[in-house]
Amino acid sequence: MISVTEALDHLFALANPLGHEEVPLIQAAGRVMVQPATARRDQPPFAASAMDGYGTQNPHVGQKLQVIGEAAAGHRFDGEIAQGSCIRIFTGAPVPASVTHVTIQENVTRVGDQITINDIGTGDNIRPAAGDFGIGQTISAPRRLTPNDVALLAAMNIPTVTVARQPKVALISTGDELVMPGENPGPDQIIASNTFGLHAMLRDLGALPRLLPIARDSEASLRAVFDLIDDAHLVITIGGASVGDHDLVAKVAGDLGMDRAFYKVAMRPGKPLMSGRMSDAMMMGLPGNPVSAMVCGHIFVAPVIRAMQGLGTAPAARLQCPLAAPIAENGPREHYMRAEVTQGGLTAFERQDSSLLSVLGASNALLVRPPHDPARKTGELVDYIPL
Ligand SMILES: Nc1nc2c(c(=O)[nH]1)N[C@H]1C(S)=C(S)[C@@H](COP(=O)(O)OP(=O)(O)OC[C@H]3O[C@@H](n4cnc5c(N)ncnc54)[C@H](O)[C@@H]3O)O[C@H]1N2
Ligand code: MOO
Repeated sequence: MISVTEALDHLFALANPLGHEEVPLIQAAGRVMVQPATARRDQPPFAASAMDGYGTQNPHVGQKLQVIGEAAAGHRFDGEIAQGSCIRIFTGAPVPASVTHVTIQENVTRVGDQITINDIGTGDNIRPAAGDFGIGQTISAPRRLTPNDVALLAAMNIPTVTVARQPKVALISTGDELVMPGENPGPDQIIASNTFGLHAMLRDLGALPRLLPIARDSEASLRAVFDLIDDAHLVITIGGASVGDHDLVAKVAGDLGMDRAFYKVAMRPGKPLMSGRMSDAMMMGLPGNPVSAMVCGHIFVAPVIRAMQGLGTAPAARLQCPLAAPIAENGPREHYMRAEVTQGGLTAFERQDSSLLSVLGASNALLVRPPHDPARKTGELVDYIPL
């Protein structure tokens, strides 16, 4: 058995970045921008009013001013404001050079075309030109574009973005016992859950997952489903990875020419993980136990998908937190314990069986225990992966 770190090294060696493509900005959210973006203009491109009010020159309380014009968003006032005059101005309007202050309308009394200043308030209510960003300012890459990034790119007048290609992932559940959610299971059957959990995870990661039909526990059925892989960059099988008579994934993948990089990792859950290359696609065989499959998703699939999108080769990010309750010593495998982080610290759930999706669902952290980690007391600092 190899360590989690060794397994990740093998996986990163198999996970080639997929290149890039140009997409319209409207389709860019969630994609990985691969080249820095550069602002094509200043924002705001002119000194702009931050408030609705009156554009004045060094105003003082009690001063009376004549309103001689108006500036609105999209419509500048072209004249000069001399002593004794002002303009009506609205939020977003260009502020003429001769205006030093936007006096908010709540602070003036207006009668006809004359205002009286009752209060100056704080600040000049003028946003300087390029106060947000200037021409040439960049957004660094690579980065997964958030809605905030998209807004900034739009403001920078960038209509298309160069993004990493999305990994196409074929997901294959294996097992005679499985039916799809919504179907009528027979007395010995259960619902396929892992493919749905992993599908959701892959979408979150910016991949293009595709559920293939459930492969039954026969070589012929597995082969038939492997035949549908098409142009997937990554094939993920779930189940059939262990040592039982019906665990056929390694055998069939091997017969189909999979060049196996490793099989079995010293971790809990997730031990019977395998990976390799099958012609053009990378293959990952995940264990069938539902929590094992999802934990392998967080620990292995997510870093692989990030690497394929050019986000580098890094393991799942860890944080630290003090324990809120003691934990017993760990065995020989790295343990990813389902746990809950609260303000009071981190608590591992009592029940850690790898079939318990309800426990995983209640967890917001995986407490990471190195192999042979000794018993730990309340208050000791431990590593965890936020979920
Ligand atoms: N003699 C041994 N038995 C087992 C070992 C071992 O070392 N020696 N390892 C155990 C560990 S650890 C795991 S993890 C499992 C992994 O087994 P498989 O990958 O072969 O998975 P299956 O046997 O096909 O299924 C296990 C379990 O998970 C359910 N399952 C499978 N696929 C799905 C799915 N898509 N959605 C929901 N549930 C699924 C399946 O019904 C089984 O209950 O092996 C242990 N055994
Ligand atoms: O490794 Mo299994 O994934 O412990 O349940």
